[in-house]
Amino acid sequence: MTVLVTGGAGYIGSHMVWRLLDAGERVVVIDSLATGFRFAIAPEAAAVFGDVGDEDLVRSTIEAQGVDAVIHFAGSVVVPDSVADPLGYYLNNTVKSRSVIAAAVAAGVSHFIFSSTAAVYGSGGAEPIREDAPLAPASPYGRSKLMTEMMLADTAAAHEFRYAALRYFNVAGADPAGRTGQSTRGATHLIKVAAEAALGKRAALTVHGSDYATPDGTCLRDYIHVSDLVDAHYDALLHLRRGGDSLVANCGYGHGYSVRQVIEAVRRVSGRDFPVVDGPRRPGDAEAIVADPARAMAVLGWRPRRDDLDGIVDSALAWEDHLTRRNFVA
Ligand SMILES: NC(=O)c1ccc[n+]([C@@H]2O[C@H](COP(=O)([O-])OP(=O)(O)OC[C@H]3O[C@@H](n4cnc5c(N)ncnc54)[C@H](O)[C@@H]3O)[C@@H](O)[C@H]2O)c1
Ligand SMILES: O=c1ccn([C@@H]2O[C@H](COP(=O)(O)OP(=O)(O)O[C@H]3O[C@H](CO)[C@H](O)[C@H](O)[C@H]3O)[C@@H](O)[C@H]2O)c(=O)[nH]1
Repeated sequence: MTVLVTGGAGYIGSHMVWRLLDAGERVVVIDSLATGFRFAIAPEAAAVFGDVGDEDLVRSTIEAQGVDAVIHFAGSVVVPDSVADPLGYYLNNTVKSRSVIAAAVAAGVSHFIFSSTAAVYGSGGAEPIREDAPLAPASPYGRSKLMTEMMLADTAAAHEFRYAALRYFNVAGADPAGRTGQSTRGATHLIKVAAEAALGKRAALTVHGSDYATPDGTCLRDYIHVSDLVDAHYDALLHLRRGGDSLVANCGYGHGYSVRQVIEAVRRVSGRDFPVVDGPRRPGDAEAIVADPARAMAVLGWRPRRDDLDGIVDSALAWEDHLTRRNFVA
């Protein structure tokens, strides 16, 4: 049996590929390299370079490689970009996800894991949010993912098809073994940006809004280590393979940190100061969003092992340092 990982050259997908290989699975990646990197794909994985919107390519890859499960990461990930280019986000995240789902159904693959997001909730406040909370995405990005969740539910009702839609909170950090990390060019994610600033790759970090109704005025997020996140996917894969029902599950730790707390953690762990300037709010940002992870723990048996902001930051800094030594230009 082989697992198809779409977006396996990207940040989270490349960690998933290593997690699957570590468990003795065979893996095939489809990636367009739009934001991913050839070097990020573990050498033991088969790789097909193409667009997941090409349904025939996805189907023929599934059939040629004997795929029994699809883990679908390929997509566009930057919330403010989705505000500026909603149709681009609906195309890449919604329309092309439809192609991947259709190819899976046509090829008889009945196990599907999808990268959903906390952005489907909109702003949840500082209290942990459950999966049955009202869905009110604050951005086209969140809506593009919510529509895919809806397609999955309808497909599962009509076909021999079960899925796990995992709603990631804020993914950060890097493989503790140093095999992969976040290499995204022009990154916008807070911990990545702060790590770049700490290593002198950016002149300054801008805080996007300090007038929110939070303790220090900056947004609250639930930062999850990427290794814990890919563990949840592996747990979901085993759940589906043993006949478990489709589910939607949060992936986060249940507590939030403000933008300023994250900046302090990066300063503390790196031992380096860097300039921080206050800027205006960023379009599409939710004020606060924190996961209630009880369902993933109860149904999937997920046990996070790296719930430690300083540890997350430390692994992100180590990967950033690795990129510097490779002369990788961000
Ligand atoms: N990073 C986060 O905090 C976060 C949070 C919630 C959800 N997600 C979701 O997780 C998934 C992976 O995110 P990431 O942070 O690893 O981003 P990423 O940009 O590093 O990875 C996305 C990968 O998909 C590929 N890709 C994009 N469009 C494609 C297409 N049409 N055909 C083939 N390949 C394509 C890119 O080349 C890249 O390798 C995304 O679906 C994203 O929405 C990420
Ligand atoms: O230079 C920066 C970068 C970020 N931020 C702030 O830091 C917080 C986190 O921002 P990120 O860009 O790191 O992450 P988002 O919360 O916007 O989005 C991420 O998490 C979401 C789920 O919560 C989505 O799934 C999405 O794919 C993923 O990019 C936000 O308040 C943002 O305004 C800054 O102040 N300065």
